[in-house]
Amino acid sequence: MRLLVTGGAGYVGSVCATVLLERGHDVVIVDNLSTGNVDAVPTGAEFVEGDVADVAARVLGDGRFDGVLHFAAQSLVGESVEQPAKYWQGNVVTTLTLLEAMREAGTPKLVFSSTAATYGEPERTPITEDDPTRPTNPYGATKLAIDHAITSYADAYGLAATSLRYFNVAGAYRGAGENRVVETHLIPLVLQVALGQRDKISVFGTDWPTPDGTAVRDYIHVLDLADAHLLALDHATPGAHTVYNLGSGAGFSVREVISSCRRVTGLPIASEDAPRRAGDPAVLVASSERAMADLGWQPKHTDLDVIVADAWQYLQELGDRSHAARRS
Ligand SMILES: O=c1ccn([C@@H]2O[C@H](COP(=O)(O)OP(=O)(O)O[C@H]3O[C@H](CO)[C@H](O)[C@H](O)[C@H]3O)[C@@H](O)[C@H]2O)c(=O)[nH]1
Repeated sequence: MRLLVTGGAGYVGSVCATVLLERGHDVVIVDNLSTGNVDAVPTGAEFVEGDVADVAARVLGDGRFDGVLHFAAQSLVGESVEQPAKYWQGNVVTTLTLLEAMREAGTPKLVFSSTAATYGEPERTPITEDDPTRPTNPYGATKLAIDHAITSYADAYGLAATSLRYFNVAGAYRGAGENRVVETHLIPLVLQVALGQRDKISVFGTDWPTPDGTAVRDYIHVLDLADAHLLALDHATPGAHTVYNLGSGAGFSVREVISSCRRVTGLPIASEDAPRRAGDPAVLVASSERAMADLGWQPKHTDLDVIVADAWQYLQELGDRSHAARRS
């Protein structure tokens, strides 16, 4: 297939583009490098630097594409509360422009990066796709709004669409991993302590209603996520928009993640207890049964130590080239 990958210089987008190329697909990446790294663009992909909203129509009109994988987005929850305009413009308006460009060019398939944040504070666990969607921040609200727009495009214009609701993506693959200018995610932050780039990791909340009092999340290996994108492309049906939750189905607490990082690195990793972070739910665990049943998807790298080990190897290989190393 010939595929357009937006956000292909970012973490998840670059891993997925790498896997698409390995499977023999032609990949064109569009990324404005606002949060992505040009070094992350995989060899073999054609790269167009620019905003999706500005270049999608030209790129899609230039040659026939079989589909779009749309990763490009603003994705910091805290920032979305402070600067909602950046999220409504950058996520919703940009995606509406992309949908129009696809309609104009007759591009048949879309795989969209949705999120667990569309559910907000869950009523039960694990979360299924039929559970209520009540996002608690603009980031989740913009992703949900896009999901609704995609449904309309599938209904009215025959788009074959899939929204994948990621839970906590982690790990790395073949030189593609988490290397953000602004890092807020638990596993890379803990590993930055191991690398001496930070003094300690703060544990946000120790009084949650969980077995050890720290928040529980469902960590999914980025390679398993990439698999789901390929399966979604294969199974997409014209006129249908299907939503799938993607997680490993097991929850790990913040303390369990830190323990895993200590085991994998063999280093002590200092931590301190800290207050809860605003807007964090206590527990977020996915039911991915629909993806397993419909797509035949099966997460293969569910061992937390394997996920952490892959992230650790990536950060060690990156060494001085990481944003965190340049800062420290
Ligand atoms: O320094 C830190 C960083 C995080 N945490 C905790 O670790 C857990 C995981 O936090 P992350 O920031 O790694 O991930 P989130 O669950 O907050 O975020 C996930 O869900 C978000 C929406 O809710 C976004 O989609 C985001 O991209 C995705 O990784 C949370 O309980 C958080 O409070 C800490 O204790 N200390």
